[in-house]
Amino acid sequence: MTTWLDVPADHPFGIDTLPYGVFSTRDAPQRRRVGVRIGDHVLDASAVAAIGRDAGMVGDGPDLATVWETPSLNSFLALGRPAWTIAREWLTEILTDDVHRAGVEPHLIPLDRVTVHLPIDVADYVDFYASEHHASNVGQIFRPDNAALPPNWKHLPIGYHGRAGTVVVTGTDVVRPSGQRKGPQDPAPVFGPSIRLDIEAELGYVVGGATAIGSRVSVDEAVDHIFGVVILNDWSARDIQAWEYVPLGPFLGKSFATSVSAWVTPLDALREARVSLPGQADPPVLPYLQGDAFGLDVHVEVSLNGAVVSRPEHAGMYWSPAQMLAHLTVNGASLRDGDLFGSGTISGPTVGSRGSLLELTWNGTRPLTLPDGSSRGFLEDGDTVTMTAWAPGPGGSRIGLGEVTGTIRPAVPLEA
Ligand SMILES: O=C(O)/C=C/C(=O)CC(=O)CC(=O)O
Ligand SMILES: [Ca+2]
Ligand SMILES: [Mg+2]
Repeated sequence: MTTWLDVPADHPFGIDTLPYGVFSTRDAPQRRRVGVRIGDHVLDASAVAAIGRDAGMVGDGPDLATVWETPSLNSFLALGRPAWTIAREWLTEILTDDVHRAGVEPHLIPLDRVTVHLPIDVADYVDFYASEHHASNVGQIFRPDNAALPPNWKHLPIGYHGRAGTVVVTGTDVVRPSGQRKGPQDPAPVFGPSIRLDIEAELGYVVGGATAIGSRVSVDEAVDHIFGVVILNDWSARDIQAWEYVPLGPFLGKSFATSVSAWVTPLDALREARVSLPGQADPPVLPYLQGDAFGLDVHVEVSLNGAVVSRPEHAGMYWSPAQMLAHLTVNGASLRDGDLFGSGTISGPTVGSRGSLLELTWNGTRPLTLPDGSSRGFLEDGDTVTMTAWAPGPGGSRIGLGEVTGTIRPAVPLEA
């Protein structure tokens, strides 16, 4: 497929990607609306949809001009899978068929003239734990006297409910959290800025097609509710986490910020990236977790202050996003438009594919040396972490997932 736009064939935001986001421009900073990224431009989606509507070209389909003239993707997410498919086919047509060029071209805005915003109004946020390598690394580090994997790990995708209100868009600074910590040798907990501030490289799945409380979404139905994918950094304060989270799980150690990329890549753009899971034969999973549980071949790259420190491979994840959604709803919990669930830290079998500093530096005992000669166990104030990702597309093309970046700012003192 080729577009009439001048986009190089190897561009990560070519015609096969077409991700959605929310943007504004300098002349109308309050007017946040849905945009579609193509090359180094953002298509003002509602403005273009309005042309079709006003010219009587859009029949009985949803009024996308109205749905896209809103400050989040949530109204669009509410429409569900059939409308998502129609919208993507229509966007593809107007960007490939030359007859639409004159109408569409005025609504392409150069990327450097837009500000991107959080693409979804996050409803509920859940984070899973789906990488066997990550779970067994962290088990060895935090629970050296136990088996590396907890006994339930291969029977269900473990997760925890996180804090939806602190999900922030790429480019947002992250203030170092403060809290309680207590090392094994400390007689009592102390309060202060975290000294083990970490990252977690993940994918985030964006949910639409809300469901009623008391209903379930099966593994096979999950694709009707998984709209698309973002890159997600689950910032984690390991010292706060280690002291607080037994027995109820992560709380303040992870609730201060979770960063996501600006562009939501539709699941439809990741068809060529579908892969089989590494395998769940031993033990077999319960029937409600069986079905079309595909994995996704997404390649992630993590940089610290510009130096690549890890290349996690999402294809190695043990649990699939469809299984996570089936598990999330098997007790009758409803889905809301704008729900977000994280894959869990993506770590592979090699040191260079681990998705957290906790693992990369083995809890700070094997610090990383950066090109400037400095070393890191965990993050320092001023550090910038950037995660990028891509997946294979049709005909050898690359589907870019963009980036999520954030810089650490100093902790806020307790006394003002
Ligand atoms: O195993 C532990 O004690 C802790 C694990 C995590 O902190 C990871 C978590 O947030 C889930 C994940 O990202 O895989
Ligand atoms: Ca996590
Ligand atoms: Mg978090």
